[in-house]
Amino acid sequence: KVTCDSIFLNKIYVPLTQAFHSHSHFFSLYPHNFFSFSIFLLHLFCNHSKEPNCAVPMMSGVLLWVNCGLKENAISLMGLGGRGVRIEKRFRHCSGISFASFSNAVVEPTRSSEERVYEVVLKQAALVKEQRRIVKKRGLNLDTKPIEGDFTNGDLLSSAYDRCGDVCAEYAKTFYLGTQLMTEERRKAIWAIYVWCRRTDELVDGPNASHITPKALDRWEQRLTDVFEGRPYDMYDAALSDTVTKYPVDIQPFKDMIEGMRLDLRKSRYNNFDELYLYCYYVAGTVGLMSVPVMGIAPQSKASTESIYNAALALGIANQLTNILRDVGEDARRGRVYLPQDELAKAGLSDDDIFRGRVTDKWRNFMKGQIKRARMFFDEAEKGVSELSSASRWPVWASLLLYRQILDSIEANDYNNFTKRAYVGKAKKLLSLPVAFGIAIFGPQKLTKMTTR
Ligand SMILES: CC(C)=CCC/C(C)=C/CC/C(C)=C/CC/C(C)=C/[C@@H]1[C@@H](COP(=O)(O)OP(=O)(O)O)[C@]1(C)CC/C=C(\C)CC/C=C(\C)CCC=C(C)C
Repeated sequence: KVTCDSIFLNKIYVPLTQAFHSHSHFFSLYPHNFFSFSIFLLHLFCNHSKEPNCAVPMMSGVLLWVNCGLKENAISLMGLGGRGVRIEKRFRHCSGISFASFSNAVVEPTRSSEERVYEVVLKQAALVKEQRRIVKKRGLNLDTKPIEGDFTNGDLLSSAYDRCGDVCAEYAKTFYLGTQLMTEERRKAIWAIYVWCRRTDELVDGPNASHITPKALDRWEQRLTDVFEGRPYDMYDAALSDTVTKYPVDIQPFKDMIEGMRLDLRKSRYNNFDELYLYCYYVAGTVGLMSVPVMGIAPQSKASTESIYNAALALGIANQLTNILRDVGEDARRGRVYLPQDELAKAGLSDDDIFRGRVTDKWRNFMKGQIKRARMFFDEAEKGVSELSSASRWPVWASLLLYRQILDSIEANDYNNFTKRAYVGKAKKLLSLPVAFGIAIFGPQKLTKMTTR
């Protein structure tokens, strides 16, 4: 009995309750009562069991399993994050990629990047949920009319949006084409967001990047706050300022993108995938979170808003991981290695191998694992695209198909991403547009087979 109590107290009850308290913000979202009840049952069982040593872990396993089965996200209470469990299951098959084990996560209540990002996802989803509720109540159709806001300064705003469209057409031709199917209001809003993202990225990646300091990024963030509060500094800002009054776009993903740029200034190595995941969220997952409120969710969609946001986040992460895999050589020449250091070491590789840029079998195997993981994020993203409002699906499918093909191209280059740039040829790019259109209309099952995987 003493053994049982001490095992129970030290290994299960204390860590669980600690995790429980540090995740008190989940209480409103997850089955708190059922969970507490399970713990209570477990305690009773321990006190009366004849075989406490094996009964405790066994029972706790069963109860956790039941909890997860009842509501998979209940596991968040224990410091894992609902998606963490699913993702671990799917991702542990990737070669050279390790994840914290279930028991470690229970004992160690520190939060992973995925959990931290998931909180932002929940917040964004709640905003859109509220908007959908209002739309339903008021009987508005977002495809023809934005929820509120008014072009008070019609001509000026209209030319501000046109300028955003010009920037889009200049920098992202295929994407610009893809936005043509969207309703005018949504298209303009997406352009405004695109331009803000492009300008933010240019701060650290553009011609003046060497002059950018954390202070400059602080000023950019202050300017962002002004834009959200209706005090734009220029035409592009004015378009964004207008967009954020019309759609339930939250400032957090924008701020997080700036945080990603800060990270890029001070960090050139990532110890593990958890660190890389956070970076990918900052610079690209955020784009997904910014875009969904504008693109809109199909009125007939039965999927949960959270799952659609997860898919949007996954598309951003997938795109960024692909970007990183494509640009290994280019980044190395700038002294940057985004690939997780622990996974490199596990594959018997180091920064030096990357700087030398030799394609060896070790490198090929390592890359296979990285590509596999990026594809899994694409697969996760696919699940959400069909839930978007019908007119918004085309550009998203187009972007997904195009970016995913970069991974195929890395393979076709025999994993030489040091000196050969993987790209999707013009013909394939052009073909992707009608394929994406078909998938957007008829659904993925019928048409994804037509694209190379
Ligand atoms: C339809 C669509 C793709 C909408 C997104 C529009 C938008 C606001 C794009 C902004 C992109 C941007 C300029 C981001 C700045 C940071 C950055 C450079 C990120 C990298 C993009 C590619 O950059 P780049 O143009 O330099 O690449 P090339 O070198 O030219 O290849 C990123 C890799 C990330 C971009 C992330 C996305 C496009 C995420 C898209 C996700 C959604 C639109 C959510 C869709 C919803 C569901 C439910 C799946």
